[in-house]
Amino acid sequence: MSAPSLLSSVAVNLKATPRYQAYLTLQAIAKGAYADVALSRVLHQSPLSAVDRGLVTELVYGTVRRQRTLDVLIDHLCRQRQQPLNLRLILRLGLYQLRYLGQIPAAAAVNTSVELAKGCGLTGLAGVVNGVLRAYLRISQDRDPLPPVADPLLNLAVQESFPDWIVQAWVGQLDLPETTALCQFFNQPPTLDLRVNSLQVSPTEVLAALASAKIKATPIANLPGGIRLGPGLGAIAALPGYDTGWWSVQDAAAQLVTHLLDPQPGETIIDACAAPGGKTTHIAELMQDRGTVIALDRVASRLRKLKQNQQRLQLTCLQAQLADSTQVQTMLPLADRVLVDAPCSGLGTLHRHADARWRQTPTTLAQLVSLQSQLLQNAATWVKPGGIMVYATCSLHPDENQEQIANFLQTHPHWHIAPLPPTFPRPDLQSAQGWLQAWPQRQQMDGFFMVRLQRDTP
Ligand SMILES: C[S@@+](CC[C@H](N)C(=O)[O-])C[C@H]1O[C@@H](n2cnc3c(N)ncnc32)[C@H](O)[C@@H]1O
Repeated sequence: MSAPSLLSSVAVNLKATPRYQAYLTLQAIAKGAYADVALSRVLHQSPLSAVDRGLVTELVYGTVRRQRTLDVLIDHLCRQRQQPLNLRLILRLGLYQLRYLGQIPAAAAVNTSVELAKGCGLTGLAGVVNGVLRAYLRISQDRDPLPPVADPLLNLAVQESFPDWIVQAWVGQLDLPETTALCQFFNQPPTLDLRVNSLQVSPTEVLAALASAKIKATPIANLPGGIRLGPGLGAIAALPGYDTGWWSVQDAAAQLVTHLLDPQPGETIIDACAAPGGKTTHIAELMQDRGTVIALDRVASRLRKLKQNQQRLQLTCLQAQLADSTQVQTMLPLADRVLVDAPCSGLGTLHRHADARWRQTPTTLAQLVSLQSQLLQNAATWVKPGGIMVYATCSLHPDENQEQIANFLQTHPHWHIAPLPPTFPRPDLQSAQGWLQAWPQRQQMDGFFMVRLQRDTP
């Protein structure tokens, strides 16, 4: 074989490896792409086997989640202070395998990382990759190579790879062992919950269809129509009952929000932040598809997804409208109930979005708190006297939750926190103040805050 064709065959082989595909994805994320979008784009273009695709997914999400820990290790083990970004990406990938993927032999992790460096134009730095990874292995025979930090909170943030400000927000509400358990929950791959469409089918029928497709599924305790599946199921749309609208994917905590709203057949309901329709469609199902559900959202592409879900679930009582819910007033009827499932930091769903912990900052949080407050104030004007408004976030930050509601109640004297509906399935989540909070490390579900507010009758 001539030199150029030998080179090109090496390049082709490298491109066919999961580690190269993971490296490409990490490059895209480093340039600003969302992790899930970058990963699905790379997987879409690559001809990898199902097993290799699983490895790419693990490498990408794991390396992104553990980025802070890995960077502290790199800074500690690498004599070269300023590394080019591509070298750092390869070091993160290699160290991630050594530290977290016990099933990959250490020699394979080191050798493939060195080959990756050579194949990606970093031949001159392949020795650095080899040196750092071997130093990690050598030190780890005696002790953890990750240097401890004296402050327990900062140590936790480094050990579990979270920004300090997020851990600080949790330590203000939980003790250190529980905060550690919460961080560890968010570093695991998520499970998947279904919500059975009671207008189409029973949970027993869905469980039977999943069992016949050899998919492990169990009913969720104290959640009517909730079913939990294991992780790593592949394409959701290929599961039995998806096309026929038998179920929706929705975490147990998100399902509880609509039970808290407790919509009744024939009522008028407004969903202020509706797309892609997880809760709107649940509202229509609980109303037996009778009445009016007005589904507002300000993003047209997300509203299109809501309409697709509506069609798949064969629901007719929904009307989707493009609107800014901080502004819109006159075109709406007075509602029996309003849902404000607010845009939020997502600090309760960090296990589902590997890069979210690095995207949110105290500044983005403050912007969201202001938007949530405007949404609550405007949506409150849509509610009939005596009517209900449920406010919910998938955040575990007090500024978006209990502080937000305390401010609302202070500035809206004709509103109060209402008692739970008699059939609400998880009264144990209610706090002494009346709002509800699901904590992942306690309830094994997404982190959510929800509160049922009522407008006084005159
Ligand atoms: C948490 S998501 C809603 C999820 C949805 N309720 C579900 O269960 O599928 C928040 C939504 O609020 C929308 N949004 C943000 N600002 C808005 C505004 N000013 N008016 C209306 N919708 C808004 C976003 O486009 C996003 O779809």
